[in-house]
Amino acid sequence: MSSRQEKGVNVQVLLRCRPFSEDELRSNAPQVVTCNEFNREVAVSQNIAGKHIDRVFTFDKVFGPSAQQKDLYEQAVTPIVNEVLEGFNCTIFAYGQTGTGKTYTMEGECKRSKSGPNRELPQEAGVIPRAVKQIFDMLESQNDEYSVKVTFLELYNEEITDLLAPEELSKVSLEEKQKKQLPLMEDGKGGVLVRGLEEEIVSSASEIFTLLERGSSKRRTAETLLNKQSSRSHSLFSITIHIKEANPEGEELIKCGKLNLVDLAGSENISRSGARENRAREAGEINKSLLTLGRVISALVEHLGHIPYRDSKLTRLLRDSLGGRTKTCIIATVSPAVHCLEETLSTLDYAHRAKNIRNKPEVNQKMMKSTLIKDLYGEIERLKAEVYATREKNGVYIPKERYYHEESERKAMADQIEQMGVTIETQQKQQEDLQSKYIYQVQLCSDLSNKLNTTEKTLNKTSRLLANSEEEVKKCQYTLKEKDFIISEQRKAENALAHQACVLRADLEKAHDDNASLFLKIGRKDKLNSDNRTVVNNFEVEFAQQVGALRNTVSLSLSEQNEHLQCVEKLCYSFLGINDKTVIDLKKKVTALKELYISHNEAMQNVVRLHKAGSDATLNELSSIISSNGHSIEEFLASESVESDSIFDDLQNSLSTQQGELALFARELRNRLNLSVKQIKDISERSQELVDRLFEESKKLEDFALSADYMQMKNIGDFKQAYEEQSRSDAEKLIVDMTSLVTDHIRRQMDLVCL
Ligand SMILES: Nc1ncnc2c1ncn2[C@@H]1O[C@H](COP(=O)(O)OP(=O)(O)OP(=O)(O)O)[C@@H](O)[C@H]1O
Repeated sequence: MSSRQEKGVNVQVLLRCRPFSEDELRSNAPQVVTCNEFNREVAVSQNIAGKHIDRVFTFDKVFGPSAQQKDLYEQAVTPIVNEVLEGFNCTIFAYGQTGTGKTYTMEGECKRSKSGPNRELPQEAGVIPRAVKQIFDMLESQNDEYSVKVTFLELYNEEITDLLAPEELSKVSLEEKQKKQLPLMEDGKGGVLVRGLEEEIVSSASEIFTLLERGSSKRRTAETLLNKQSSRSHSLFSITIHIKEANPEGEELIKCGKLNLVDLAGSENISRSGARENRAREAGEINKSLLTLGRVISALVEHLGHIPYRDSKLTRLLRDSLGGRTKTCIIATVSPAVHCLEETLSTLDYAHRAKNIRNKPEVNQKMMKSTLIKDLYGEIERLKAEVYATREKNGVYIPKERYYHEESERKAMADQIEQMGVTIETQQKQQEDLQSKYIYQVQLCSDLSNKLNTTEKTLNKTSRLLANSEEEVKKCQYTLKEKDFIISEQRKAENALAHQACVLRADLEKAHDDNASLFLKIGRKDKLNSDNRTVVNNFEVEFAQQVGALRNTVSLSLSEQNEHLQCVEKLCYSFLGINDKTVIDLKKKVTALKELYISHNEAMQNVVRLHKAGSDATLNELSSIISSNGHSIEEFLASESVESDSIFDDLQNSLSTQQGELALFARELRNRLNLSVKQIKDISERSQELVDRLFEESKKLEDFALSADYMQMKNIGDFKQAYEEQSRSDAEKLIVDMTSLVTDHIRRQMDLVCL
């Protein structure tokens, strides 16, 4: 198998643009599609509401409006039919909007009445009749035995109808016969088969034309606003060819090839097509099949894990043609008119996308004639058994619901198996990835160990070089050490000299520092003496000021005290006056109170007497009580008067004692004042004496400070003179020492140099 086949072959996509229809020509519809057959390009350009659309698509082949059926067939389909005859399975789809020429391209005009002399096909004949003709022409031209069988089915609302089923002369109505649905089943080899689909064995092209005419007339069509003859169903015409061959060993082999020719339903938008009410479901189903086809194409292009083949019958039927072992060709049909622009762009996008699907075409295995005969016998036996079971009714009969239920269960299981297959595939891929990663890691490890070995070798070499270098360094160091010894001796002598000089310098610096500190001390003492002098002067002045202030304060306090005493005396006299006056007032009040009391008493007695006289007659029994009361009142009044008299006497006594005490206090106060005046006089006299004494003392201190100052100055002068003499002799001695040291050093150096 070639590498191209291993990688897969892309689906071939052709584009055909039909010419303007009569209606479009009448309405003068603008052209928006231009085909460049040479460059295989289709350009779409149009200005819509100020927006300019300008797109170019490239396909495997492009056929413009002028392209004839013959051109398309010869350029695109002839090679495919040849491959079918070689034993490949091939599929050709027609995809496009309603009225763009799908049926025209696939079927065309293939009525036998229109065929020319020598069984020539009419000019309008499409892919199917031309393919049939080519196949028979080829087969007939060869001497090999062959058999050709065809099937023709229609997929409408997800229901399969056999377009080649014979017209039975039964009582069943034509409509019912047409509605007879065929189930789609798994064939057990990964494919699907339509159970009960009529396989017509044909021996000539004209037979096929008859069948095609019969089938086409059965195709359901529904009238839409866009196209009066629009096909709303998908049709699948299949030709299977078996050719007998003999191999070099003389064995008879059967070569098998299959060609699927699919005319898809219109891809247009349902709302635009005007489909309504009872036809909505119909339109919906058509779209569902086409949508699934689109999803399958997307999944194949994007290499997704799961391809939703099972979501519609159309994709189940075409499974092998999309991503399988079949060679596939898509003929996309478009209209050049502006009113189809939207759909044209959608078809172009769709077809362009489909270009990326990759199939892995494989030639069908040639079968031994005996095997094929065996298979056919087996098939005949199976069919016989079915016929017998139907006739005798001794087969397995199950209710329709159960059959559908079991069918759906089986479908689900098949889906699961498919999913598992996908999972296994992905896991295998993962395993392969891991394997390759593992191999890569092993390779990496061996590379690293190699590198490590070479690095170790280099390291050993380097360490040997290092040892040699170290020995050389040691030798060099030994010769250097000898030189270093001489230099160190010289350095030692220099250091000793420098040390001596440093010591001398330090001594000199110390002596200089001592001198400076001595001068500082003398300066400080001078300053202290002058400070002391100013302090004594200040003290004298301050002391005199303070004594003066004290004297003033004492005299001021004396006068103040005198004033105060006078005030106190005055206060005492005024207090005594006030007190006397109060006593007199009190006496007056007490007398008035006494008089008031006596008058009250008399008034009371009078009232009592009046009451007594007034109530004598009525209150005889109370007279004794009143008399006793009067007696007790009299007693009370008597006791009260005695008590008030005693209070008055007490008050008078206390006033007289207070008067005496105040006089005593005033006397004592005067005595004390006299005493304090005397004491203050003594203090002032004593402080005057102290001040005089302090004056004398300060004078003495001043004299002493002057004499001490003189003495210190004299001592400093003497010390300065002695110190100067001493330092001069020290310096001379030091210079002599230094000179001898320098001479010694020079002599020692000279000795060393001589050595
Ligand atoms: N290339 C062509 N040259 C001349 N006439 C064409 C061409 N293509 C299509 N026509 C004409 O356009 C009309 C519509 O074509 P056709 O019925 O094949 O469209 P369709 O795509 O099959 O529509 P539907 O999806 O409804 O089946 C027909 O009358 C057909 O003869």
